Amino acid sequence: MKGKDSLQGETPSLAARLTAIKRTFLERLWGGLLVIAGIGMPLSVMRSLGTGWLPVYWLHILLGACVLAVYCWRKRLSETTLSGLFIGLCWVVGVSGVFSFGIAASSIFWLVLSCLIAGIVHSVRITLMLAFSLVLVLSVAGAGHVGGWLQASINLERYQTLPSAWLSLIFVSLVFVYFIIRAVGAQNAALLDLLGELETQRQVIERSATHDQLTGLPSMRLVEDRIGVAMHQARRSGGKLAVLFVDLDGFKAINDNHGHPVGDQVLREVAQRMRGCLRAQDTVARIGGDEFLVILPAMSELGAAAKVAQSLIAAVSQPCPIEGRVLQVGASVGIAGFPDDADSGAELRRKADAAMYRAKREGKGRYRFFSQG
Ligand SMILES: Nc1nc2c(ncn2[C@@H]2O[C@H](COP(=O)(O)OP(=O)(O)OP(=O)(O)O)[C@@H](O)[C@H]2O)c(=O)[nH]1
Repeated sequence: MKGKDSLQGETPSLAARLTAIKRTFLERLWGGLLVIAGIGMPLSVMRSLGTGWLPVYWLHILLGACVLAVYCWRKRLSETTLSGLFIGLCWVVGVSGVFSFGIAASSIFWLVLSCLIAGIVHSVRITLMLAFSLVLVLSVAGAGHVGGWLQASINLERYQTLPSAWLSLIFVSLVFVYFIIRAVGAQNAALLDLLGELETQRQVIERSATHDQLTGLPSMRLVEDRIGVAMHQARRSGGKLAVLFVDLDGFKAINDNHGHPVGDQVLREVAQRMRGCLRAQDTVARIGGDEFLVILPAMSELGAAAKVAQSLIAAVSQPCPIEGRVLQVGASVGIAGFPDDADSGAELRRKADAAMYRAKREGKGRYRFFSQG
């Protein structure tokens, strides 16, 4: 059975994208650990020259080998395993350091780091649990060192003057800060990309809800809004609004003789020509197969709509050169006005439609005003 992602085509789901972002983040952190292990292990051996060989150095070597193994297998491990192993490793280093060296243990920062990573990759609940465990470990180790039943396993004074101990600390801090900055930076950049894509998709969806996909013209949904706004303006200014119902003549024959794709090209061409006949504040919308609605707001008199209808008919009737053929359609136009003929958008459309049918009946390729008779 196909997975959910493959069913949705080539675009991965949002959850899959977020998982991929987390994975990149964790892989970068493991990359940092690998560098630390690769250079930190020789530094541990160098430290043993000053402190004598301590069990904790065996641990470092063992952890180094684990880091290498996880890094090599990282592509096969899930995000949860990668983060779980990372947090586990931080705790082994941190707890062993705190119990071995007490307050002098620089490895405390691994414990703090584990909380930080859990906060980025997991939930607040897991982060709080780790933070609580951190306080518990420090309390037990503190009580042990203060109470004397835990002893630092080395001569701390000697240890703190060891150049290799300080070199390790400086090196680990530098490498980790670098890799964390890179990992967080990559995560932020990926999230920003994702947000940008979501915004673009939102705009596309919003546009396809209000615009016709074939011609790019406003669709019926936007028409209702535009007529409403134009009527409101006309009421306030005492002006008029004209609605023109345009239906193409002879369009079916284009589809029948040349095919639907050619018909689509004719519709696109016609839409462009109509847009070219109008003022900026006018609207032309595609409301059906070969039906368009033109809204002319802020008219001083309805008669002026006749001129627009004439220029629309003339523009539409010009021959269309498409794919080496010269095709031709015509247009019939019905006109209704506000407030003369109707006082609602639906009524205006209905009456402009009725006037258009009269234009068709009376021979096509002409315009008619709505009249009661
Ligand atoms: N190419 C194409 N054709 C469409 C689309 N939507 C509807 N149509 C076709 O448009 C035609 C409209 O039919 P009519 O209005 O009866 O065609 P007509 O030849 O203009 O008829 P009159 O209006 O009487 O002149 C039908 O054949 C529909 O299949 C579309 O998106 N693309």
